[in-house]
Amino acid sequence: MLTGTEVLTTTQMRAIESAAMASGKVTGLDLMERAGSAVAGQIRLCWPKPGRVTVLCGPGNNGGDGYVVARLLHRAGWRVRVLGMDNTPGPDAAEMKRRWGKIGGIGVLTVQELRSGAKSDVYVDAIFGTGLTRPPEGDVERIIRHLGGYGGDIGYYLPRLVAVDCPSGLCLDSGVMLGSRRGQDSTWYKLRASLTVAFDSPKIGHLLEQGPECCGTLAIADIGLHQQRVSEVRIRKDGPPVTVVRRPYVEAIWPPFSVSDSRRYSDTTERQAAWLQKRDASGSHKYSHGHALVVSGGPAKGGAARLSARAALRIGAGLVTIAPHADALAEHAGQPDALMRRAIDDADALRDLLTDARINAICIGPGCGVDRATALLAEALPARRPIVLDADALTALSRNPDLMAALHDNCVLTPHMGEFARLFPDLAERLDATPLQGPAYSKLDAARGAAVRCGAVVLLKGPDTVIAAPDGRARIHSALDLPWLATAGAGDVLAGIITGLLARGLPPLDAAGLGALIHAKAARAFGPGLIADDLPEMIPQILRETA
Ligand SMILES: NC(=O)C1=CN([C@@H]2O[C@H](COP(=O)(O)OP(=O)(O)OC[C@H]3O[C@@H](n4cnc5c(N)ncnc54)[C@H](O)[C@@H]3O)[C@@H](O)[C@H]2O)[C@@H](O)CC1
Ligand SMILES: [K+]
Repeated sequence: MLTGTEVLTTTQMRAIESAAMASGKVTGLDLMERAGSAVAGQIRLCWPKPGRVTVLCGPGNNGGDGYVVARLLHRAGWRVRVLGMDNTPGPDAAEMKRRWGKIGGIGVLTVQELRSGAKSDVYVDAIFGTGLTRPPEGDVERIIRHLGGYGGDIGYYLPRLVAVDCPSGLCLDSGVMLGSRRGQDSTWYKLRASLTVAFDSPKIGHLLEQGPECCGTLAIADIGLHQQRVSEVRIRKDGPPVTVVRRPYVEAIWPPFSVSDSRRYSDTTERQAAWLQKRDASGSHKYSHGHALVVSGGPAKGGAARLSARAALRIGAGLVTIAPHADALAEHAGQPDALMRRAIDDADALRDLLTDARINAICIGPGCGVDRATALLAEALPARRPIVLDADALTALSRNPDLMAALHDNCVLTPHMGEFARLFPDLAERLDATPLQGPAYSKLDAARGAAVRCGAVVLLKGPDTVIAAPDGRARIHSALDLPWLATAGAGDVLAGIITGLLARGLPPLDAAGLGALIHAKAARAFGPGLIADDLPEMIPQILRETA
């Protein structure tokens, strides 16, 4: 299966940093120097000619990183102005502040001060990072609004805003700006950095909701912490006990960011690519690639299921059977000829069909009709075969607690947000609430909660797709660059791709994760103007390129 990038919560990041320091191999000051140096380095890569820079330093270690950035850019010939807070930070940040103090002054962190003097070419936001716990207020809130261009008569938009770890105000556990309502008025605090430099690994909030838009280009800098996760953590005898929170982990499927350590961010190995392309010698018979059953509906409803079936064929299922109501069988007589047809009128007919043990994956929902889905699910779920539930099958689930109770760990549910809210109204409600405290409840929390509750893999669709398994493993797939993927039938194709991968033998979480990736790659390769019918036809190209 494709491997991606480990994504951390802020708690996990802190635990890893603490473990690194407790190991005695590195100090907090070293880490801060490396972090600040990574940010200064990225700024110099983006804008090689030294110019004017204003560095805004907050009260904690994020501010400490800012003082390092200021010192290193000054050394590189930049004209540096620093605005900071009159507080006593922790020892590392205090030391970095002192070192900067030997070079230059520190103005007060207010909008008035920011606006006085010459404009800068680059502004560095080092106000809050992973330590944010509540919405910014007072002077800091005004600065953040100002930086975001939302300062009314005092606001102007800053095109070259570089964020240290994250734009201040962004909750790195959820991707929401604390204090801003999700949805319509979420622009209230929306800082848009052109570049965000984060450390070691992306955090959940970089990839979800407002995170990607607010962070701009995301660069992940290696600050030398990866040993803390691949080797056992050794604690100094006199050091404090440290727990590294590692499992269950979250993975980004396709890193939408640049990284400074490519060894840890592999996309696919040769063996995995060979499997995907059917180049491995392990099965040359059509049945060795599985038999997918795509349940369809009544008359004039067959298009959605046909999209699913076509996608299942293209992704490489050995055989695909489409199963409409008998009244609709004739509608499916056209292309593709590779598709097999078999009428199923009721649960008994489905039971007959499922006596063929070679049918090893089922897709139910697209164009199925809610009543039909309800009846057929009651038969299909106890069979415990890998099954994708989409569209009408999700509506059927939301109306029938018995069906919900019959779900199992070979099921993949693919709801969009509206369907998710019908299935798990309490989780959706929590997700909808205005986040006033960090860590805020996230889409990842919601998908995980749903997966645990129903005992199945849940793929919560959106530009930021979250996929969660009942055992806590999760994947995030951001496809924010693909607005044209929001087109009728695209979800049916996704359901078909996942079904095909299940038929080929991938476990449900992997099938859902790889399915989301291939679906997005197909849309990206086609480009604007895409209709759902184009997606299955792009799959061969994606498979050829996967090497
Ligand atoms: N811990 C480490 O070893 C490292 C941390 N680094 C930096 O340290 C940052 C985290 O530092 P901190 O934990 O000090 O936290 P921050 O610097 O993000 O925040 C500072 C403090 O502000 C307070 N605060 C939170 N929300 C507030 C609000 N709305 N208004 C006013 N005050 C608020 C909190 O008490 C918090 O501790 C990371 O984002 C990263 O930039 C890097 O230097 C790398 C190494
Ligand atoms: K920041």
